[in-house]
Amino acid sequence: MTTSTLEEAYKENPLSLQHILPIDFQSIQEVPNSHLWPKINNVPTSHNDKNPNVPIIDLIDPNVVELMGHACKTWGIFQVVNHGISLKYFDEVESQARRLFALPTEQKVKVVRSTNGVTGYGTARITPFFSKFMWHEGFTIVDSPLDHAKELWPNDYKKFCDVMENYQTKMKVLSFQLCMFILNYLQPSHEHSINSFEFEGALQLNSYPCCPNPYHALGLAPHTDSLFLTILHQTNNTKGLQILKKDQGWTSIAPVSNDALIVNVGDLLHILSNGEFPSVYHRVLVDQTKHRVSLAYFFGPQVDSIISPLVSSQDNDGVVLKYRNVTVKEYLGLKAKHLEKVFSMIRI
Ligand SMILES: C=C1C[C@]23C[C@@]1(O)CC[C@H]2[C@@]12CCC[C@@](C)(C(=O)O1)[C@H]2[C@@H]3C(=O)O
Ligand SMILES: O=C(O)CCC(=O)C(=O)O
Ligand SMILES: [Fe+2]
Repeated sequence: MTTSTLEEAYKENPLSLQHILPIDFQSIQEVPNSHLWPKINNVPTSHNDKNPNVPIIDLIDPNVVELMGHACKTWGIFQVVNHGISLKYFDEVESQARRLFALPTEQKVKVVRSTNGVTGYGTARITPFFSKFMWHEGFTIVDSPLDHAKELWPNDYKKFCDVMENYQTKMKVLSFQLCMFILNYLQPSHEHSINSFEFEGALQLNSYPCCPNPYHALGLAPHTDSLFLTILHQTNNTKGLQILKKDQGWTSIAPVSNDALIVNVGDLLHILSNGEFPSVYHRVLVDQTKHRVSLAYFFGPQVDSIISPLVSSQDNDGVVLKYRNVTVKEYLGLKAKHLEKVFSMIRI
């Protein structure tokens, strides 16, 4: 079994098994009370809602640093095109993810996440903070999913592992490139270069089964992602992601094309930017007839790294630091206990 340092960050904050095990979506005919939210103030995703003007950034644009910095500042989310990753990789991961989620519940629970772990099958970590459960099941991978894949498909696990490992390698390279652009924007003088950090990542396969009552269910409840950034792939015909936009409320984000990737700022980048880049609140709606699968890659500094707001030495006198120094491990531990209240706990 691969143990990762991310695992260590959550060790002291175990969840109860009751909060980790998703219900058996395959046998369910109507939304049980445990999953019934007050009316979601929105139309289901199959309706024709508009895409807001989330910036679309071409990675080969000569002004990419400026464009990305501006997008992080004003939106906390953007889409990237021309990232160089061929469509076939997304299709492969999606089809392996669907293969996993289509397994009978008795099989999937064989690889359920441990109560103090990160990898494996289960609900979202934020589950205990809400009085209702989400219409969602996930599978989290850090590096190799070999042990879990062998458990699920004793004679046919190789394809799943190859596809997931290959995708993480591609995502790591892209994440590193995005971080480089972002850090260049924050500190053009390179006082803190990307080389100041060791990075790690986690791949989350998200499944949102068809839901008999999408007006009263939520795929993922409102949250911010914790690490530096998240790269999300959602298929073109099944949108569901919404962001909370000041003055506009919940707004849907549909991909501009099948190979566009959504990138959002996470909490650690919010802290690093001294609050200049917002870690955007988002949630996921579900659909009555479409089983949606999304692929989220979370990327951030290794858990022992210290995150402190970056202000360049020229600005140092005039800029008020908003957050104290915090290690990634301490931050994730605090968030596991207090969710969004964590910001007030590290604010200076
Ligand atoms: C690296 C991670 C980010 C994540 C917690 C995790 O250890 C693995 C699962 C991730 C996820 C996916 C769904 C939403 C989210 C908020 C959650 O509950 O689990 C994120 C976590 C996060 O960004 O904090
Ligand atoms: O499925 C989506 O569109 C979003 C997933 C997400 O927010 C997450 O995995 O953190
Ligand atoms: Fe998220």
